[in-house]
Amino acid sequence: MSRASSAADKGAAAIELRGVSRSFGGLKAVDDVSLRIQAGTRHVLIGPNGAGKTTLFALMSGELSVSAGKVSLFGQDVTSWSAMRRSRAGLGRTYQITNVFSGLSVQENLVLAMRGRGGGQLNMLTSTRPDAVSSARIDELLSMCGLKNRRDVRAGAMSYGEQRLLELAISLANDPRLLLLDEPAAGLSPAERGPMAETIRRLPRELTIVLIEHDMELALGLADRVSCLYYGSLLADGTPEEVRSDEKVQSVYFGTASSHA
Ligand SMILES: Nc1ncnc2c1ncn2[C@@H]1O[C@H](COP(=O)(O)OP(=O)(O)OP(=O)(O)O)[C@@H](O)[C@H]1O
Repeated sequence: MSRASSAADKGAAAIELRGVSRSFGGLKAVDDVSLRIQAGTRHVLIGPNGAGKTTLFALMSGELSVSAGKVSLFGQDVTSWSAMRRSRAGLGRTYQITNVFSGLSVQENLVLAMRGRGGGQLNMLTSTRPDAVSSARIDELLSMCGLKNRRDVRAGAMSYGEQRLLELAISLANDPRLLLLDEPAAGLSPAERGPMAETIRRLPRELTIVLIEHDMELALGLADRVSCLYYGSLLADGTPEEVRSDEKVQSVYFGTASSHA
């Protein structure tokens, strides 16, 4: 039995959505979704463009409020909590678009990430030199994300693939317990996808990861569990094998016309 499944057997949920909906005007972007993501698992969200994946992430992280339903984080009802409060409770996330300070070095980006989310105000005028503790943590993060020799390089001078890895390192800077990764391989060349997938695969198993990914091979290769969204609703939820072979998923996502959703 894998460590992930033994964690799952304990039944502790990292995040749980109960009957969650979100409307934009007349459009139900997320429609009555209930989803329980067990602590220690790697859970991938798939679904066609516009299915509601990013909106669901924003409802988990607190960047958007729910129109209906409840969100719990590590057993606590956080439905009314701000994104900052959820972040302090251990939720980290990345975005589809790279979000690094391109004029700053890798180290400076990480120092700001640690300060910004450590409870203090993010202040660009304060020193971006790390103290000894932060310096050791930066070593760890760089090693974890395959950027060991890039510490003093300006972020904007690195390849796009390395910038995405830096973004991952930034999201890990404050030791999240639950990490939401929004298409970490988006825009990467086939040669850059491998290192990204490998880096995610090697992240500590106790870190719960929810991942949105369009690259099926990468997604299903990383996943313990998969959920497929379609027009805001949960179409299927299960192991990669179960979801891959689900007729409804094949019909709407993989493009076979063998069945209707
Ligand atoms: N702020 C917003 N205002 C209005 N409509 C929105 C807003 N955000 C998302 N939507 C709509 O909600 C639906 C779901 O969008 P969402 O971005 O969550 O889908 P997605 O599955 O992440 O898509 P993609 O794979 O293309 O990123 C879409 O129809 C989108 O146009």
